[in-house]
Amino acid sequence: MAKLTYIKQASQLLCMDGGRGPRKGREMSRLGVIADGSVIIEDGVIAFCGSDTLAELFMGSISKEALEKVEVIDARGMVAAPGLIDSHTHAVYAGSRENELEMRLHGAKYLDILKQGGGILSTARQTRAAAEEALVTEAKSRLDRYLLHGVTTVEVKSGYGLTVEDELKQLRAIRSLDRNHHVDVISTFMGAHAIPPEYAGRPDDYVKLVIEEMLPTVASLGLAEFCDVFCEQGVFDISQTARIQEAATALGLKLKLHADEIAEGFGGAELAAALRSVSADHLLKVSHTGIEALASSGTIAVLLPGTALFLMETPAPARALIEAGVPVALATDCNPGTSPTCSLPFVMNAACLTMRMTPAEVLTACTINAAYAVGRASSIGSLEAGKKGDVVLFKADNYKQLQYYYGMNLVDTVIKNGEVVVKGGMLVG
Ligand SMILES: N=CN[C@@H](CCC(=O)O)C(=O)O
Ligand SMILES: [Zn+2]
Repeated sequence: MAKLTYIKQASQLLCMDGGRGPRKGREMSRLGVIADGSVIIEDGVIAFCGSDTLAELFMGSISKEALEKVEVIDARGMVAAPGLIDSHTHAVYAGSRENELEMRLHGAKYLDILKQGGGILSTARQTRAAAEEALVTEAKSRLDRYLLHGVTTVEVKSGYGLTVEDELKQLRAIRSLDRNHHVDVISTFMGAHAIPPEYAGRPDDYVKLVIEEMLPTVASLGLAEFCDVFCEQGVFDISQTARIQEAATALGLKLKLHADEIAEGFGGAELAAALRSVSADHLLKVSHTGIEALASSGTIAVLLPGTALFLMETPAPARALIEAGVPVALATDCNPGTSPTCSLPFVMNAACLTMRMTPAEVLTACTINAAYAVGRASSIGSLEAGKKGDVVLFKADNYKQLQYYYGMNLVDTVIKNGEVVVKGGMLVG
């Protein structure tokens, strides 16, 4: 007998309808709002999404036996949206770096801290020293926080191991989280996150290790779906990045790129576009030609306004990107150095207040466009029959309130694959 979950009469149901590729320009404002909307989930998969009048008819067509198994969720006074998707994180790591916040408040620069062996290298030391189980345990509590903030799918990168064994350890931890937590976890290999100290002064040797040992091992074990590189002045240059990404493509991995975060005119966006990367991320310093290249390649700009805020930098030019026709997604960048948060709703607030994205654009950026950014648009990111039964209910009269009440968590209920996992703002079970 099928298990039915009937989410009934949300004050606004945001369907987001998928199809046709990531949303650009004005399409980013199309939410498919239905007043008094309902969703019916059958065995974890959406069977119906639409007005409650039609939902009642749908229920009328179901046999009496099946109806005894229905769980009804009263969504009156709530906004229902697809489970949120965090499309860029480094959520598996050990330790914390609050000391660096203090250093930066006194004027130290992020890349200078890295050059002196801090930053990513400090987290790499702590992650190398941690047992795989400890990494999983710490990250599990981060995934719990994600659920409490309405997030049902998270992309996670490696890149704090920086040896073959330690990168594999991080990737195995990511896989274990996907298998053992309600949140779906998508894995990205990012061995090229920093040059480890044992390769100081000979970055090309490290690039060789990434290309000749790390990538083939990761691909043969099926431990990652994407490959990402920190393409930045003093980290991996354009030619090193291109070599790594070409090798990853040849092994069947899809691409993401940390592009144009810190140095002006570095050309990361242009490279991401040329390599047909699924996404180019950060883009604080993207140039006009970079924006044009992204628009013509269809590469998704994954913007991280929480990171810009935490680094006290001017955020990415979201308006220029949207106006040029680049599809935009938003993500937390959850990591111990530049964005220690699991609150995607806070990042959504920051996108409005610091980059002037509208509430509708922000919702598109964390649902259907984020689904495209993680290669999952056929199964998540919108409320449509056949997609996963991942739904979040916010305590709000309308979707604009989600960005109006900033810094507050309005998530009331989270349904993952048709199962209630957060109720009244608390984890279930
Ligand atoms: N910029 C590079 N990587 C991360 C930061 C990682 C860290 O500082 O630990 C980012 O996306 O912000
Ligand atoms: Zn990142």
